Amino acid sequence: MPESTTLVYVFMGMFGLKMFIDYINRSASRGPYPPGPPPKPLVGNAFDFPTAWPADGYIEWGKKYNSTVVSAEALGNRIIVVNKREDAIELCERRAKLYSDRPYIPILNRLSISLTMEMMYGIEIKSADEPCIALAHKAVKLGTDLLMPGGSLANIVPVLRHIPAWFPGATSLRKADMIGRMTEEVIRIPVDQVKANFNFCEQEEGKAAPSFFTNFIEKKQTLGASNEEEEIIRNIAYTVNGAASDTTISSTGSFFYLMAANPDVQRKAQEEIDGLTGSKRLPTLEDRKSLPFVEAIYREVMRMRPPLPLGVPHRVTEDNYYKGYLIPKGLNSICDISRAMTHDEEDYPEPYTFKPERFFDENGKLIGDDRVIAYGFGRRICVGKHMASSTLWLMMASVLACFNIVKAKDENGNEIDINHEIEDLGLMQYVFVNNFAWV
Ligand code: HEM
Repeated sequence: MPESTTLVYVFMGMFGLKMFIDYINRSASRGPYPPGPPPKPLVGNAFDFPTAWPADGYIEWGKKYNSTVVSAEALGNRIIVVNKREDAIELCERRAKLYSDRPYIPILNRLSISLTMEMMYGIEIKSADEPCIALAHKAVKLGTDLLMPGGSLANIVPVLRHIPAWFPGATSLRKADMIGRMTEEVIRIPVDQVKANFNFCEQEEGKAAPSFFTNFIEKKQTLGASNEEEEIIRNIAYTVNGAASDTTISSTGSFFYLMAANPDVQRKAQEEIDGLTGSKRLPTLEDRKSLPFVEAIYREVMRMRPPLPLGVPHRVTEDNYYKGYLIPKGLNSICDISRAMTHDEEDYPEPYTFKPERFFDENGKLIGDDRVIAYGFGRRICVGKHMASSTLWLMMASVLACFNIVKAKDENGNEIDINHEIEDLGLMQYVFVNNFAWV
């Protein structure tokens, strides 16, 4: 064997040994980590992550290991799941400096459908069949499951993403590949449309509808901008568009379902609105303070069905200790918003009952705590929460002022029972499709 090859082997052997010793030292001196399922040799907890109902699965872990913060690990990648609102506030808000990064989610980092097309691109969507909306719907359907740690093994063990999509058994990678291609199209179509509109308006001396993206194109033409800058703007428009539309649609669906399922609540809100407007006009945002029961419905819808049941993971940027447990740098922290926090019996007695009254004190006054946990925590809290809150409140008040949401009828005129089995799947939940109607 040539001397140089021997040297390479010796060097590699020493390097491997050093890594092994470092690993043993780290394992011996670090920790303890928050409790969780016992790891198996080599794969750790790779096969323990709950996939069907993750939000419920993580509560079970909490109960089983008697801790509100639980953790699991697969091949060196650890996550913590925060099951209590107080813990989320302590970690994501008081320690915001350490808990505000975002993880790289290997399997899928962009997906969306579109409602905010106008705001981002100045494009008015006339039908849900328009190509980029229909494509985005498909991508969301395919992709939501893959987004969470248990959705694909490659989210837990990033190295697996290097396996080619054609490899037998790599179903989630094939899905991700397909979603990636759909996403490219969903980004391209509105951008091309904005550019075409822009050129047309220039020729006709008209004005393209103002939007985030058209503003950029205007500036690019006058001040210049690089292709990289354009790509960044394109991706921001796409991300905000997606973050805003999926969640708002999900909450709208939940509102319709909960109104159809709770006609007494609906009636009470309608009486409140009619008492203020005299049924002569639509409620406006200025009326919000004068309609506390509608406000309580908004809070209760967001409590019962947060569109993102597990929020969006935050990445920890420095080692730190919490309740005696090590939370290491690089770990992804997930808040179980839905089941563990907004359905916490201590904070919300009878958590599975739709009860807007819970937001009133014994004197019938709306309680001051208007924090909606569904928008997340800390520096990464939803940047669109004020817009979402106004949009959703106005939608709820306007629909209640004009319509009764009732059970749908079959072709013989018989009411179709609401399927309460349909559980809160967050973004995947468009419950209004079959179960009820507005009249
Ligand atoms: C029902 C409505 C909505 C809900 C429940 C919701 C919820 C969330 C949640 C849970 C997060 C992650 C927070 C965290 O990491 O702790 C988030 C992030 C985000 N939301 Fe919303 N959202 C809604 C509507 C909107 C709207 C209308 C917009 C834009 C106009 C928007 C833009 C964003 C953006 C850009 C992020 C990423 C922020 C970041 O990474 O720093 N969202 N949202």
